[in-house]
Amino acid sequence: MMKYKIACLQMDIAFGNPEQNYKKASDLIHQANAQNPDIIVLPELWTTGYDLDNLKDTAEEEAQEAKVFFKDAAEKYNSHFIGGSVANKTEAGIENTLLVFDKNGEQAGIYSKLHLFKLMDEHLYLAAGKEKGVFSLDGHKFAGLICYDIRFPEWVRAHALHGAEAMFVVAEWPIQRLEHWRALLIARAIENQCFVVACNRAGSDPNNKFAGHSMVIGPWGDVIAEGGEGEEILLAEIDLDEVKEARSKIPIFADRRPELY
Ligand SMILES: O=C(O)CCC(=O)C(=O)O
Repeated sequence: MMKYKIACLQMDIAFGNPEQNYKKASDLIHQANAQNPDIIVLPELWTTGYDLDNLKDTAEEEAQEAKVFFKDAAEKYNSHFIGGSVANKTEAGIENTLLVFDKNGEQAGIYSKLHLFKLMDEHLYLAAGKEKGVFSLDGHKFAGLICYDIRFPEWVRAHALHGAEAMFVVAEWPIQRLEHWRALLIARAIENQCFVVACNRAGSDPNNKFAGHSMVIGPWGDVIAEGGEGEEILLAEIDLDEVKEARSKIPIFADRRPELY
């Protein structure tokens, strides 16, 4: 049996102002800690927002500052962190990189967004990742996905086939497409018979208003918790045993016919 209490930090993000965002994240983590969460999740590009023009200055060399921040927070609060994503300067260019730290302060995973979102000019500023976002916590396999990734069922499936029991999605999803966000997340949970924990940002930037509506969805597609539009900490409890149960009742993984697809 493995139950997790999850806190999604559905934060507003100050445009191109890492200092302010680090302070906000620290405050929200401190607040969330009062509920003793096992896992704390942050949204996409939470240090900078989509201030792509200035990323060459605000992106962190190998995500160093964020790594130290999450190591310290994990140790201090004894929680696992799905650390949203940050602008990460690598040899390949600036990547949109999700960091996972376990509650001992060890880095447990790293994933750079693989599908860049042209509608928000990502391809003009960012380098795409090349690896899956699979990681393990407490002997369980999980996946990290970033925003636009949820439009690619085959990408999410690849993580389920790798054994992921919950998909953590970090996002800056605009409000115009809120219904896509909800439907896609619920569909990804049903078709992969897994939990989906999706943390979106709140607020707006000069180009977009964002949807909030962070969601925690069970393997039957049941919405366990859903945020509103504004800044909030969304709390939910998940029980990984439900994944086994759903997968044994309707054995889609055994019934697949990949040789014919
Ligand atoms: O796919 C969408 O509609 C939104 C995706 C997005 O905002 C992103 O990947 O940053």
